[in-house]
Amino acid sequence: MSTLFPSPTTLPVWQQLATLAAAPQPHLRDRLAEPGREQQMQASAAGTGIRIDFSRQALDGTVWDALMDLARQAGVERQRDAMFRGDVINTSEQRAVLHVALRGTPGASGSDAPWGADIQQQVQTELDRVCAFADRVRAGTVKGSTGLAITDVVNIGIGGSDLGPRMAADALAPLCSDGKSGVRVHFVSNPDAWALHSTLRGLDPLTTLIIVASKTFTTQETMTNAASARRWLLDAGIEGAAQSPHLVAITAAPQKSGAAGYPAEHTFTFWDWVGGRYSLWSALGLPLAIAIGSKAFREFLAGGQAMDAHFRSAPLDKNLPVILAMSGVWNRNFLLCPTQLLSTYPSRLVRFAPFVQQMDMESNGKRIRKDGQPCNTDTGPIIWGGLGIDGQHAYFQLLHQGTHRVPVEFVGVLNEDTPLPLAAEHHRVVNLNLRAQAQALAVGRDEASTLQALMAEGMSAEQAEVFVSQRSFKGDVPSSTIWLDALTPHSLGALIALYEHKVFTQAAIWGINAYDQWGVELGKTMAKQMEKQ
Ligand SMILES: O=P(O)(O)OC[C@H]1O[C@](O)(CO)[C@@H](O)[C@@H]1O
Repeated sequence: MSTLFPSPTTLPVWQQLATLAAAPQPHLRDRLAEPGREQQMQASAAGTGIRIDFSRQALDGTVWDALMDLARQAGVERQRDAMFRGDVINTSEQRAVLHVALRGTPGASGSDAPWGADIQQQVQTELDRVCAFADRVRAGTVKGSTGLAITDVVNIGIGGSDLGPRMAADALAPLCSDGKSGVRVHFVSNPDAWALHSTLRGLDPLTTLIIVASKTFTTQETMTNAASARRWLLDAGIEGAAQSPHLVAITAAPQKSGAAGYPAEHTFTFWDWVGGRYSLWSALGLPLAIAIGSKAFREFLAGGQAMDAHFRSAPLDKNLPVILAMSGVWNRNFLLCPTQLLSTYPSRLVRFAPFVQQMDMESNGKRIRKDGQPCNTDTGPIIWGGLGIDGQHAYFQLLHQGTHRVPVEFVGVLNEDTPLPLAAEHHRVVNLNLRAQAQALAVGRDEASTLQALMAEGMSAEQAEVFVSQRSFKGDVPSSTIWLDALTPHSLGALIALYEHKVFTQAAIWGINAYDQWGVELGKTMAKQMEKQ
C-alpha cells in the first residue's frame, strides 16, 4: 500500500516546493503588477457556470508547475479513477465511495457510469421514488391521519443528515417559491429541547410530516428528537397506526427504521457507499426536493454531474477542484497557514461555510495515513467562515491587521435576478465589496502610502508619523475568488461537487482516507458508558 500512496514528503518535488517556499517571496502587490497575471490565472469548467480567479494566490509559475507535478506524482488521477470505478477506497471501512453515482446521467452506461449498471439502476429507482413523493407533498396530495394535506415538513437529522439539505434549501427555496404559499420545510438538528420546541410550537400536528434522516438510524441526538416529535403527535391524539402518514424515514438501515415503526412506503434508502457528509445527492435530499420541486432537484444533480465530468477530464492545471486543492496545499504545507476562510457573498449561501466545514474537516482531519503510518506533514486546515459582508464587520479586522495569515476563498455571483425594485443596486454593493476585500487583503497599504493618505485627511506630518504604522496594512493575504454566473440549482450542485473533489484531491496528496470518521466515535462511546454508569 505504501507504494500506491507514497508519503508526499518522500517525493523530490516536495523538497523542491519547500525550497521555493523558503526563498524570499515577492509581495502580492508586486505579483499583481505582472502583466497578464490576472488573465492567465483564471480557469472555468464548461457547463457548470463556475470560474475561479486564483491570481491572488501567493505563488508563481515555478511553484504552480511543481504543485502540478506533486499532484501527478501523488497519483491524484489514478486515485480519482479508482473512486469513479467504485474501488474500495474507504479502506478502513472496506467500502466504495460513490456519491458521484448519485448524480449520474439517467440511463448512462459505459464510461459515463463507470460504477456499473447495478448501482446505476438502484440509484435511478430510489431517485424516482424521492422525486415522486416530493412532488406529491408539494401538490398537497400527501395527507395526514385525518385527510388534511401536509403543510409543514420537519427534517430531523444531524451532521451530514442536516447540513447539506438545510444549506441547499436556504440557497434555493427562495428561488423556487414565492415565499407565501407552498409547503414549509423546517430543520431540527440539536437535541436541546428548545430547538425542537421552537419549531413544533408553530405547527399543526395534523398537517405536519416528520422526516427522520439518519444513515445509521442510531444517532442519539436524532433519535432523541424523533422520539420527542412522535410524543408530540401522540399528545395531539395521533397514535399507533395513525402516526404512519406523518412519518418518513431516510436511512441506509431500513431494517432499523422499520423496527421502530416507520412505514415501508415512507422509507427512502441509500447505501453504505454514500458517506453522511456526501449524502445530499441521495434520498437524504428529500427535504430539499420538497422545498424546490423534483425538476429543480434533478437540475441540482445535473450540476454536480457537470463538475464530475470536468474533474475527470480537464488537465490538472485547468481543473477547478485541483486548482483549489493545490493552492490549499501550498498555503497549508509550505506557507504554513493553519486555517482557511470561506467567505460567501450571496446571502442565500449563508450555510455554505458550515456545510463545507463538516465536509472538509470530518474528511481530512486525520493524522494517520491509509497505510497506517503517521502523516509527517500537516493535513486538513481549520475551515471557518460565513457570509462575507457580515464577516467584514466582524472578523475581517484580524485578517487585515492581526498576526495570522488567513487564506481566503471568496464566493460571488455575477448575475442576480431578484424581484426587488433596487435589486441591481444591492447586487452592485455586494460584489463591489467582494472585489475590494480581495484586493485590499492582497495589496495592503504600505507606510509611505498611508502617510500620504493621512495627510490628505488633514493630519499634520507630525501627527501622521504617530499613527502611520497603526493605519498601515501589511497585505499579502492570499485568496481565490469563485465566481458563479448565477446561483441556480445547477450551479449550486456544481459548487458543492467542486468542494467535494477539492477535499478528495487534498486527501489523495496526503495519502489519507477522507471517507471514515473514527475521530467522532470516542465521544459517542464515552457518552454511552457514562449513561450506563
Ligand atoms: O446520519 P447519521 O447516521 O445519523 O449520522 C449523522 C452524522 O454523524 C456522524 O457520523 C458523526 O458526526 C457524521 O458523519 C454524520 O453525518
